[in-house]
Amino acid sequence: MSNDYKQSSETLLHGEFGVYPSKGIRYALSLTPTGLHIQRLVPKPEDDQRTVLPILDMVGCHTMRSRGSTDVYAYFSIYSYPLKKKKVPMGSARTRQRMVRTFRVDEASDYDQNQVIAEKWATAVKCLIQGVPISSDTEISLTLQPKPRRFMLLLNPCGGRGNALQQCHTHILPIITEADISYNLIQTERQNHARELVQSINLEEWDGIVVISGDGLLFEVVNGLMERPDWEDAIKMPVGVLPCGSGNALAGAINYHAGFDQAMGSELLLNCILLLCRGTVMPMDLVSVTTCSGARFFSFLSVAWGFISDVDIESEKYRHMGSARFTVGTMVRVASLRTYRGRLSYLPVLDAHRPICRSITLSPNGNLSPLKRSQLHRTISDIGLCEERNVMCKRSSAAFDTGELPSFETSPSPGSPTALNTSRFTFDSVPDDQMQQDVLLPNDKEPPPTHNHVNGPEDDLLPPLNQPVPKSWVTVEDDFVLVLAMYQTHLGADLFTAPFSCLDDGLIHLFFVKAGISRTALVRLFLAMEKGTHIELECPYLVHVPVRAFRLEPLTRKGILTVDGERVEYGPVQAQIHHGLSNVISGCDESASSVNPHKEELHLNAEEFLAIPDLTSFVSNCSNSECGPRFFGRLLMAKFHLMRLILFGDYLGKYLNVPLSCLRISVCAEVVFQKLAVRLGVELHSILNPKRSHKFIFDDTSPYQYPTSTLLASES
Ligand SMILES: Nc1ncnc2c1ncn2[C@@H]1O[C@H](COP(=O)(O)OP(=O)(O)OP(=O)(O)O)[C@@H](O)[C@H]1O
Repeated sequence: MSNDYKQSSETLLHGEFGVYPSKGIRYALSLTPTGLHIQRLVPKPEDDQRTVLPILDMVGCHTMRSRGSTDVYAYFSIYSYPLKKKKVPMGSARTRQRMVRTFRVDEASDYDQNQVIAEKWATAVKCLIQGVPISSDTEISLTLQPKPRRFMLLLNPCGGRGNALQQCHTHILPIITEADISYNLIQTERQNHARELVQSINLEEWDGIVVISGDGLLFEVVNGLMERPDWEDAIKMPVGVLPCGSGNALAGAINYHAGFDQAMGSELLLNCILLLCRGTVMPMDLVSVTTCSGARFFSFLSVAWGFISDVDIESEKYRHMGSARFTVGTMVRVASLRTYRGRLSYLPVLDAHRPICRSITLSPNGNLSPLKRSQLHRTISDIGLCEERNVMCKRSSAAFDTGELPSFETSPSPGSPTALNTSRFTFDSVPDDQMQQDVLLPNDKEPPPTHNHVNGPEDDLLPPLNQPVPKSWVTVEDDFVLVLAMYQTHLGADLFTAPFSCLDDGLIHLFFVKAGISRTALVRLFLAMEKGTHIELECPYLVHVPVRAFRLEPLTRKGILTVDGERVEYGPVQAQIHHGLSNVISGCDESASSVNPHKEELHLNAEEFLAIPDLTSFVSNCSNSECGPRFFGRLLMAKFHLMRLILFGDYLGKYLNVPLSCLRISVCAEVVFQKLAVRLGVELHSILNPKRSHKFIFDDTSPYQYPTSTLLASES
């Protein structure tokens, strides 16, 4: 039996109580780290039938006293919001419904003693909700109670369908009051109001700033905090989101991270309120984005160009439809599909020297000729292209078996890294022959004025926009349908675009779709994105590359660029990741995930795993049917990296003319360490020897650790 399991089943408190209103009923209660087990004793004892209230569904616990002065009993009420089946027009759905259970403490003959017991239970329940570690050895007293939290709530009355205030009164305020959260609720009056507000507040007065709106308002908050002279401290202020906007991407990502099923509308809102009540905070990456006029933004979600930014901005006129505005916008844009010419440069995650150096030291026969520096540079570019192409080319198992380099389609020559030689970019600097036809957008208007600020950490990976990108970067010049850089799992609450992303993985997931894709294929991609299976489609036009920095130079004269869904000035733009720069109220951390029931184990041969054509049905048919969405994301990620790894190993093997096994080690050491080991929990041997190994372990509760020394020893 695992330690985790023992801890989650450990009884922290046990007692017998009456109920309110009293109907002669008595219960035995046992509190464990994961839930309150309720067993009826009187009038009719239940044997094995216990009700369990999961801690994950609880928001708070209050103690009470009866109004009658003769009543010596004390009471405690637990507020929870479990998922229950509800009839809907087309069948049934599971929605969260409020449930209050009030228990009567009647052990002693005077109120004070009963009150002490009631407080003890309330304290323990609150500690568990908020992730304060307690065990059966903990002396539970009032001093242990988590300190009451105070949040600044910023509500945008115009976000989404414009019903944020109503949602606030019906759902948000009643629940956070039950969670003992005090708040100041401020309605924003105009654009940039939130941004200005957070620049002048006294941070010490608040435990968090929470937006009741969409991603746009949070974008203002993040940038307002970064504009403060004390930005280094200010940006550590936990921020949160209660989704009342149209897209609600960050809310979708937080919901997913917590292990909940994908949700929309008030179901998503209720999940996020629950997570806010738990209140645990985790680091979140920010991306610093510099536009052509030198304005710098801090982004937590995405940079988009082409199809996605067009739909986002052009669908503003359907705002009254809520999130359906994006579906309508997508259909309109698909009907008149545009392409954009541009130059995209990026710094792939496999960085300069380490993997290559390791491949030299790890040679089994010792006869590898040392690489010259120039080769190293060339190889780095190739690494990026190879990574990119592994998604583009149709995977062929024969190529894996024979070690043959799969044939790649060649993209138009990236040429040498690019430079524009004016300090301020204008499109006059782009040669005429690279200019596409003007794209006039129906709703074409200038983006709102931007606040220009220079605070924040240095962009050490980025040269100035008017200088060439470093040689180690990869450049693709092509016609694109869309370019999307994102760093969350979700692009909207129902768009599971980067299933393998984490809030603080230090990665920008760069996607692009090249011109030539048919309308049907594009629609298929977006439909599959709802479940995160678009990568499984292996569409040759869709490319995904994890990067740390990128530069996008549009060569089409007009278009729309968005940062976190907000329109910014059009022109060259570049960005780099800043790992864990901010803090987000996710309601879930490593300890919280230990009470998450998603823990699965699969035994698979690596080749069988790669051969699974449809991971979605595989997961739903697999014997561990409890597979949660996080598990599915991990499977996708594992498959993706395995494909990349094998292609890369084969490719590099050909290039350097060395045995593949030695290269696989070097690649694994780097890739697995950086990406898989931290996030997947995949047994490394499977990857080192795809043919011979037999075991994959996916374990949501314990991130996989594998020391480099063991890794190297295992292969030699
Ligand atoms: N009182 C207000 N009147 C008009 N606009 C406002 C007001 N308060 C905030 N805004 C602006 O509204 C814009 C949209 O808000 P927000 O992003 O929160 O909602 P949304 O666009 O519906 O959701 P999402 O970004 O998730 O799609 C933000 O850019 C914000 O600056």
